[in-house]
Amino acid sequence: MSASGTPGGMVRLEGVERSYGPLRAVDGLSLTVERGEVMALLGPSGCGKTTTLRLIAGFERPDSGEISVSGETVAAPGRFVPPEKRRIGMVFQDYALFPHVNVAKNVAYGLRANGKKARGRVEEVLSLARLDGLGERMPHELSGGQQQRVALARALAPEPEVLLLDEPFSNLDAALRVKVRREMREILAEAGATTVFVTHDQEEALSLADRVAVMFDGRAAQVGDPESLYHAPATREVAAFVGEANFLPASVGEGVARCALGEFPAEGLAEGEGEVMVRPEDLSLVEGDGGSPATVLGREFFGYGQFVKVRLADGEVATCRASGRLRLGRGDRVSVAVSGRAAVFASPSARAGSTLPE
Ligand SMILES: Nc1ncnc2c1ncn2[C@@H]1O[C@H](COP(=O)(O)OP(=O)(O)OP(=O)(O)O)[C@@H](O)[C@H]1O
Repeated sequence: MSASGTPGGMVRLEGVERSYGPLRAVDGLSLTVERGEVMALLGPSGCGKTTTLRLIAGFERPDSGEISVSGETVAAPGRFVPPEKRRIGMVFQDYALFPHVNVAKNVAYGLRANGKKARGRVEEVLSLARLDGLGERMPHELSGGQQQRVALARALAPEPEVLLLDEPFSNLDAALRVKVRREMREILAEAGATTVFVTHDQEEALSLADRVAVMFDGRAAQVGDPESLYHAPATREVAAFVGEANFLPASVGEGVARCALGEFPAEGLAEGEGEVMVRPEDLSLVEGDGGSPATVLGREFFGYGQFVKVRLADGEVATCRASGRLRLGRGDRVSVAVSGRAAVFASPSARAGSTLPE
């Protein structure tokens, strides 16, 4: 990686737009990725994540706006640096390995150094990607996780300034994903690579990225570290997309929001209808009368915990996360209290949101 300073970020998008016919796939996107940072682009299908990655790589040209990589403008009105000149490594969703050459040759592809130096770098990067001793294997002789690491090693071999990963775990089964995710995190940290990866899986984004950009309709709705996105979502849409959430109807007035679980500060919100958002793990089932009365509707047990669905006094349904040891059945009377954070959002017509501290 280059040691030069990069004021303004390692990757910078400023008001970038890209349309396909009448469809605005990327709609005025501004985003900065710092050196060495792992940034996730998270959002539902069709929100423009892959198009953003392709714009950074140079496989697409923006209709307007500017993109810079390591301080150099690579796309702007009247300027376009082609992909091979951007010092960017890309790992495609299907890995795109060359099937007829072995792992070492796959990794050596793209290295412009002389044979000896290239061999040294191939070994170095195979070791970085936990592929020691597998250089002679053919791609079809590898597991899915190993194939992914070959693609990663190939992208890292020429020491790119920036690494781009498109849905890096989508080809792996659920059991393998968590393991591969951990390995990937370690490899990226060791490589010190500035990384942008695309995913529609919130758990993947929160667990792997230093910061996450949540995208809807070609725009970044919120960019932040995983904790603040999860606990202090800027909008209802972000709250709903980034994890499980209860939304309870509330009436807002005099700086508070009143819902079936009590009153919550709602400074700055206009009087009228609103919603209180509480994550299931911030709702506790408490003994006696310590909370609001509720009736158990059902539960979903997953070993180390369970989701308990309850009906509150006003008829609203909420989900609480409880210890897996708690034995509850349908119809049981319980008491529910907010034990963590809550956020209050205005009704969709008013749209401004306010997030409350713990
Ligand atoms: N080459 C193209 N021609 C026409 N429309 C396109 C093209 N590429 C993307 N689109 C459209 O642009 C929008 C954004 O696509 P994009 O692939 O960036 O979304 P995404 O967030 O990556 O979605 P997914 O998670 O499904 O891959 C979609 O509506 C898509 O159909």
